[in-house]
Amino acid sequence: TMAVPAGRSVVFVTGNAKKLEEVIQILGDRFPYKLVSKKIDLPEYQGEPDEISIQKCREAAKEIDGPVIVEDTCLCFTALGGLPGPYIKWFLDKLKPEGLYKLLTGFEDKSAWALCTFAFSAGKDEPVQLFRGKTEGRIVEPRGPRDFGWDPCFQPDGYDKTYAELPKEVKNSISHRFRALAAMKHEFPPDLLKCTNTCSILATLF
Ligand SMILES: O=c1nc[nH]c2c1ncn2[C@H]1C[C@H](O)[C@@H](COP(=O)(O)OP(=O)(O)OP(=O)(O)O)O1
Ligand SMILES: [Mg+2]
Repeated sequence: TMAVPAGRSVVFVTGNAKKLEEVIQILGDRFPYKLVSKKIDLPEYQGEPDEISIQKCREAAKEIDGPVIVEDTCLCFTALGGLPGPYIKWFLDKLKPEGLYKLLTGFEDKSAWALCTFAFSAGKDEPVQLFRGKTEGRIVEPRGPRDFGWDPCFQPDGYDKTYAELPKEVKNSISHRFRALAAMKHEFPPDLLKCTNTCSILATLF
């Protein structure tokens, strides 16, 4: 179980304001630590998702010198052996959602999964704990608002709408991010709460 020093906050380090927005929406006031966000563009590491998240978390803990949470998101295409995976940021940047869909031209299998990995460390030199969430779906021709990444081209299984078309509450109840956060919240049991700022979330973008 993780030890967060009494009265301390956990810093969520991300350069992505939309991620932060969803994390706050999903956690609501149920997360028992004061969550402070800090906008730092951490390096985009290479490798397997777990390794990337561990490295990212170590770097964040070094910069913050205190308890940190980071998150890394992959979008994996079955037909491509799991790629783009952790490299989705660059694929999205260059190809846009249309190009991601076109990448699968010639493949019958459009199935894909979104994988979210949260990494927590109580401080630099402390171990890193990982919490993963996965949502399966398929890559479709983009539909819906364009305000968050590859949402327009990912349609979760069991829905006829893309992440972008679904109401925010619905995405946030089935998403890779929701599932990973559910796993993480589980590890912060209420009886261990020593934080004075219980049930308050303060999100400050520096
Ligand atoms: O739910 C999502 N729905 C649609 N798109 C998403 C989602 N979640 C992340 N994304 C995008 C952002 C970035 O283009 C890539 C993940 O890369 P990733 O390194 O994890 O994110 P990032 O660099 O934007 O923020 P951070 O500073 O937390 O690393 O997929
Ligand atoms: Mg990143």
